[in-house]
Amino acid sequence: MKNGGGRTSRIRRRKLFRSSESRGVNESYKPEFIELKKWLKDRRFEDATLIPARFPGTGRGLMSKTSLQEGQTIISLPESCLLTTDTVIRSYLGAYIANGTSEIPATALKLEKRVGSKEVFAESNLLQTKLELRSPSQFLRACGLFMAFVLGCGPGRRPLRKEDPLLDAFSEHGVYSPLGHSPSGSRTKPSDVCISCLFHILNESNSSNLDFHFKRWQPPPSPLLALCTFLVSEKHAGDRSPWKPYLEVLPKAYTCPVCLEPEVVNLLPNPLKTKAWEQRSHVQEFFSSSRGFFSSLQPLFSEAIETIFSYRALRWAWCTVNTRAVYMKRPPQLCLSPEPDTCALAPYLDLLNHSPDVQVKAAFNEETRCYEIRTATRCGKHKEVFICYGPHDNHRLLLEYGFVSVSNPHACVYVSKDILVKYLPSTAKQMNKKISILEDHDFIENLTFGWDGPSWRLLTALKLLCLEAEEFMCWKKVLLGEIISDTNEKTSLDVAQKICCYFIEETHAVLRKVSRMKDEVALMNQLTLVETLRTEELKILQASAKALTALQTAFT
Ligand SMILES: C[S@@+](CC[C@H](N)C(=O)[O-])C[C@H]1O[C@@H](n2cnc3c(N)ncnc32)[C@H](O)[C@@H]1O
Repeated sequence: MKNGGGRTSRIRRRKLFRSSESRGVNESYKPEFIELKKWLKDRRFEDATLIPARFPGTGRGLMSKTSLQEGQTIISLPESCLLTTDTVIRSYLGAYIANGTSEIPATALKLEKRVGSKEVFAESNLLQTKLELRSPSQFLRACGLFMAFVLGCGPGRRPLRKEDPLLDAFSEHGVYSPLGHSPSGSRTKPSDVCISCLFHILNESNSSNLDFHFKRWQPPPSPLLALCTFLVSEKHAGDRSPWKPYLEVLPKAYTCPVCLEPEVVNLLPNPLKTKAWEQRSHVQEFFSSSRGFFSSLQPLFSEAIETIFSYRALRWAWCTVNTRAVYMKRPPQLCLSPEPDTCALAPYLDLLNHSPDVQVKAAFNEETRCYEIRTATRCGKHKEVFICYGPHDNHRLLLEYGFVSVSNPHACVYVSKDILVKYLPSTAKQMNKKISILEDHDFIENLTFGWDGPSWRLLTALKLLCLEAEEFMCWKKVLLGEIISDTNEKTSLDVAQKICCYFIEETHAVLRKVSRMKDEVALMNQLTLVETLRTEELKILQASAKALTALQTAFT
């Protein structure tokens, strides 16, 4: 048939529509991705499997160039591309964090000692051996740290000029100077440049007045603070940052609850609302407790430190790490606080979106020294490639990643203690005792409605709360899942249905409010997020109400 009016062509059209909907729009031509690819190539990563693309349901993600088979490695990112606490400690920030135990700061310590005596600089060619530096690049890093001290700590500090050849030399060896540089095309050997520049500094300033003391901050920063500080500082460096191609593809704003406007947070379901406020206080506290450390970094910057390390900047960095870092356990570093060091930023790999329906294996391979992701789920050519961030419900996804997954099998609606009690029959007895039994046996949290109806935990809690006075001694049996009486079964189902109806009404009311606010307030993204969450919850509640009606009919 040619005209396309029949059943077969309707099906064909639906299929075509579906496939064009799930097919992403290639974004690899965009300048930011071209730059990122170059940057990755310089770090020995080239990808023949995936390309950046934009998808209708999930936004920006990665698309397969060919079909992917179970067990196939979809990405293998070399260690040199990863941003970890090692990156931070090896950078110009290292001197402000390290306590002399790690390699480079230890080298710098030796530098520090000898600089005071001048003796070392008398024999420039001896410098490298005297300081036991193993390679020119290590030497340059030490010089980088030295520069930071000179520029930051000494009364005789000498500002670096932009065309200073030392800066080229640093940059050539991957040492980033916070003052930045413009390539001058110098052909001098980096180590010569370094040595002569150190001489120069010493000659120009009165070295005996120089105060080369480390300005290490106590207590030591946490691994998270180290990563966030580096992100903020590099972002501030703009064009001068060697991480620029990565920073350019990072989101400018996030939708984690800490970034939501208060009127939007208030539209979230109750238990999530509480966690959202807790997240805000946590990040505010993270900021206030880090301000001392930030001010210790002032010598590295010409602008006032508060303007660089503002609350907004730290919140952006916190969200970047929280929503994008991969899990990579690293040995504790003595110069950082003892919190687990488990986050690594993995450029490009972090463009992979989440799906609860796929299975992947992801880990750092000690042999290949690459962070590898292997898929256990096939993926068609030109389809979005997903990984699974974990079996998270929508509250957790929103809290930690700032999005909601549609038709998420792990999604549920939480029932709090207050709501449980509110809908119990007014004749219910021994309520305080029953509640404390539930609390003692960990049956007061995680009571939910899901796609299949009320959870076993919710029904068990309700059955215990609905026990008649003469049944009360059977409470242990209830917790073990035994049926006590038809009355008890029926009453608890009735209460579950009432709670479910209450939630359905409440959700409808919030959805109406969101729709009104969408007309009035310029918070479209944030309101759409709440709308998606509430719409998913409505679907769950309607499915639960149906399941409950079926169960109730067994007792009528
Ligand atoms: C690791 S990044 C993935 C790449 C990201 N989409 C991007 O454009 O940079 C994680 C973030 O992607 C978004 N995301 C991941 N999976 C998603 C999904 N299934 N639907 C919508 N957004 C998703 C969320 O904003 C999340 O915080």
